[in-house]
Amino acid sequence: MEVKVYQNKTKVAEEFSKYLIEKSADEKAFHIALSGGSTPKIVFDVLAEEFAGDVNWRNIHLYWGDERCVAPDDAESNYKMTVEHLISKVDIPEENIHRIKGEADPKLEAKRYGELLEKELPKELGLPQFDLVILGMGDDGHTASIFPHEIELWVSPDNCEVAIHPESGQRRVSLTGRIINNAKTVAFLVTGETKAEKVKIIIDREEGYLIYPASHVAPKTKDLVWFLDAAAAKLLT
Ligand SMILES: O=C1O[C@H](COP(=O)(O)O)[C@@H](O)[C@H](O)[C@H]1O
Repeated sequence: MEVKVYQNKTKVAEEFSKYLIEKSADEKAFHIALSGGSTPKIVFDVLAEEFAGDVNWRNIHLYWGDERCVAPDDAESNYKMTVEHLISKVDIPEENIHRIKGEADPKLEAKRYGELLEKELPKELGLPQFDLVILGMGDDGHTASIFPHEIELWVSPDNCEVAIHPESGQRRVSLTGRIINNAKTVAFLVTGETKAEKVKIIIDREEGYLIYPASHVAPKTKDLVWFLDAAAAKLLT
């Protein structure tokens, strides 16, 4: 595991953009699972506004690590956020965008998206393999939409599951551990002081760390990078 700490969110966004450009440079098709949440928003802005010319968008295929079960124009939609902050600003072919349909029946959509991954992604060890999975981490240690109260979904035998937000009860469709940990590379983008406590417990493997879904992220390739700002990293030793 590599832990990269930067001064602030903007610096995280700039350095992650350069990292993405380097990773995707040689590939024919480069398959990325995107995250929702607060940090990707600024990362997408910086990527689209400062680095768009350095990315070969024809080779980039966008998928999502999780989606809220809402319409694609709902303020809660991860897809809508990505359209506003990234997709609408860059020249990416429409056929390279593979969204989770938040408006569909959740169970059927989890099944459909799992099958789509089987069809579209190259396979490694018999499972679909992303080139890069981008993850956020909630203040409660959740990642994608696998929350601590449903940690069993992490080890699901399926590619996607329907999860339930612990407070709002909102349903989500989420990738599961077998797909996330089969990726070539996994990058966490985590910023802000509210994340500091869980960042420390998970990275330093402190007592009880396994109750947090983010602690189960361990790609078989061992290529795991945490991009943190100083606030999120402030308790790390
Ligand atoms: O609900 C979600 O939250 C996490 C973390 O988001 P943040 O706003 O606390 O950074 C995110 O990774 C996930 O995609 C999203 O649906």
